[in-house]
Amino acid sequence: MTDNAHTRVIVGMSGGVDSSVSALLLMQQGYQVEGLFMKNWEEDDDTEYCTARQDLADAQAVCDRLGIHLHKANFAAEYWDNVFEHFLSEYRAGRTPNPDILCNREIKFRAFLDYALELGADAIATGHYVRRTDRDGHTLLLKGLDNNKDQSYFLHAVGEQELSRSLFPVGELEKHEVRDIAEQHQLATFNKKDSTGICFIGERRFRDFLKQYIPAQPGDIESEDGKVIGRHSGLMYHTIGQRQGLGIGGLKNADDAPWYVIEKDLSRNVLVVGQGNDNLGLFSEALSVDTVYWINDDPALVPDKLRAKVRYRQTDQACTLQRKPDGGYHVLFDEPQRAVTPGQSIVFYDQDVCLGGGIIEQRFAHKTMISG
Ligand SMILES: Nc1ncnc2c1ncn2[C@@H]1O[C@H](COP(=O)(O)OP(=O)(O)OP(=O)(O)O)[C@@H](O)[C@H]1O
Repeated sequence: MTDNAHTRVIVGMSGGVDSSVSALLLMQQGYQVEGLFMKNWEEDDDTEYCTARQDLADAQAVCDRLGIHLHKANFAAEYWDNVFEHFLSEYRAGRTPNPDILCNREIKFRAFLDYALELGADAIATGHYVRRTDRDGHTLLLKGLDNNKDQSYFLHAVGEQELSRSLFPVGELEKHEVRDIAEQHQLATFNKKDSTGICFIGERRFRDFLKQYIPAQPGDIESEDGKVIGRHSGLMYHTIGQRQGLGIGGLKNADDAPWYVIEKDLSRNVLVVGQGNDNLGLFSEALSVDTVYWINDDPALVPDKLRAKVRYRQTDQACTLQRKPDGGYHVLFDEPQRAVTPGQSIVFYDQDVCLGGGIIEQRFAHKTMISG
């Protein structure tokens, strides 16, 4: 308690319930607590998509209720350079990126942490559902206790040093407990809806948003045997495993099996589709990753046999790691995985310890396609 009383923590206040309760819990634990609201996207606050103004008002209301100061910072330039440019270049390359992972590494646990340290803070805190523990001189990232809310997938690219200066007060709780605590303490955000989607896109149509930045190039839709069966309005609008929105629903076969995207052929600007949810073209036995961020920066300690998620909200899958001569890895799954998507991240786990992860480069239908 005495230590906590001398520890100054700045909590990232998003105007949501998780960060509100994080601030409250830290105060109850005796820390010196302040809040910080970040603006990461420049937009006219009055557009129907932008919730920033309301979010700031909610963050302020909670800080007023708790009697703590709320700092405000604008990281829109950092966000644009270090997150958004990458997001666009990935889409241009026909891949499906996840900007939230980069936002955590570059903004929440870099720009925000640096800013907080400059303000003289000892640590930062966020409302992420993850836990942290110290073991054998290392800081480890653990899954949140609420399996349904665990956000370690999105934090796998944050380094050990940054994690060692971060607190995650709600990681030990279930979401319903967080809402109950907020209500008991009359925090205005207690019943606020969870934020969904990518912050800068908000509720607007994804296609309209992307079109402002990348010109769409219409092309053919082909079946696996190379027959042209329709037109797409741009490969960037489609992702592996996608079923809806292909506009070829009328072309069902006798079994009425729906079509799924199984490949994006960038060189020919062709979308390849196959029929049926269990179409073999949707499955991969292996994949490659060029760069893996190991949280604890010591690949020697990483077991060959571990578990991984190729998307958020997937049960961990058993796999084996093989180092490639060029420094990256091949990942071989015990069971074939559906809709492995280049540009998305694979995140590795040893039980509930999140080890790190990387961006999926290539997927392989069969393990035998991996040379070496
Ligand atoms: N604009 C922001 N300003 C300050 N901190 C933020 C902001 N956006 C997110 N954060 C921090 O990152 C955490 C996770 O953000 P995420 O977007 O996943 O929100 P969430 O899980 O809905 O949490 P919350 O209920 O607190 O909004 C938040 O709990 C908060 O600590």
